[in-house]
Amino acid sequence: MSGETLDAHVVVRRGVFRLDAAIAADAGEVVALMGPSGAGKSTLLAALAGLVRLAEGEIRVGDRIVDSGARRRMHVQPSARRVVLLSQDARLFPHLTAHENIAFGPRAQGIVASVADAEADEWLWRVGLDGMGRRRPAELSGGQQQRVAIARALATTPAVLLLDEPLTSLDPETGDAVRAVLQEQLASTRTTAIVATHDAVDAVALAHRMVVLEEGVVTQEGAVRDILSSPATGFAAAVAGLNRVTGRVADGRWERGGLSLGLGGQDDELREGAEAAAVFRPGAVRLERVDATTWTGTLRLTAGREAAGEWVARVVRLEQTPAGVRVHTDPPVVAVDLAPDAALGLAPGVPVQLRLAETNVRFLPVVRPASADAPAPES
Ligand SMILES: Nc1ncnc2c1ncn2[C@@H]1O[C@H](COP(=O)(O)OP(=O)(O)OP(=O)(O)O)[C@@H](O)[C@H]1O
Repeated sequence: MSGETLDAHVVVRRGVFRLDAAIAADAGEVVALMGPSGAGKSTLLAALAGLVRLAEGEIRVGDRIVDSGARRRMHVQPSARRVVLLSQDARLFPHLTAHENIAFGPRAQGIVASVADAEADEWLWRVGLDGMGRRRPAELSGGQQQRVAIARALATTPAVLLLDEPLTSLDPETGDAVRAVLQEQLASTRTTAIVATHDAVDAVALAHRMVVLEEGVVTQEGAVRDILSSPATGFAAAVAGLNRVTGRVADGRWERGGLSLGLGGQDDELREGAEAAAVFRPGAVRLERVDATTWTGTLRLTAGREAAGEWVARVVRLEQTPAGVRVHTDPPVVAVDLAPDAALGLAPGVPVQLRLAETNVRFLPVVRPASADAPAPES
């Protein structure tokens, strides 16, 4: 078993929304597709599956063109593409047993019943449902149903498997178990797959590469680890759990308002006067309440009065996290992780002094997406 290559440029219009995205995967490669809500992930997957017509562009699976916006007659029906879309909900045939659901695809492909039955048995075992083949979907938990759906999809040996947030509807523990099954089975079958997800954990566990989609255009793509350590947009930084503040390089330093940081020898790619993003962990920022006697009531970055790597901001909101408290501050928008005790006395509106050592910061050039319609990377 092995998947095929995917090479697609998809242009789709849905009302005022326009998707214009290229996505490719090598045979057997798993690509994570991440983007904020409404970015066009589901639309892209639906177009790849043949459920939405292209306005422009082309979709190639292996050496076959299965869709072409220019030549409208080229639209291979979804059932004939060998591109299988697995959605958030398992959507099993309710009247069939788990075994029958899995055997359905191979049977429909003309495989003789005894062989299809044996394959379904093997798939039940592979996804950890040995002995549950006679149950109907209503007699299975959500996680078990999703395991059947994964087996049903893979049993058809798809050229490309598209997964639209396959773990979102599951509780964290069940999601972890199903993610492990998916990881194992995608790898052992060498299935080409595109996995749309909101969760960086899915991307790291399942995918080799990542494509970031924002407002219908690709804003970054590359190895998953590279994107998570060098996010090109505010969204990608948020996915990675990092702060990303855009500023400018001036006199060999990075500056944003009154906040100034040395580049710490990272100036190779950064031109004088160019826009650059400072990327740092919420845990790397030191935070203290501002002494009321020095607080004028006017919040501004006090250029010249603050030392390098220091700035004054207000608390915007506090968020409880498993490890403590995440304090959101502005301006600029920066999250700070504190131990629970350190957050005592903080509340929205309270002025705070923040400190950041330049050794804890990565400076990245700000790259504007090629498309004129592309969203600007946020601060
Ligand atoms: N059938 C439709 N008709 C018109 N507009 C649509 C239709 N389906 C989706 N859209 C619009 O297309 C855009 C992209 O939606 P899509 O569901 O692809 O985003 P998404 O990235 O998958 O979001 P989410 O993560 O919330 O599922 C949105 O602005 C949405 O409102």
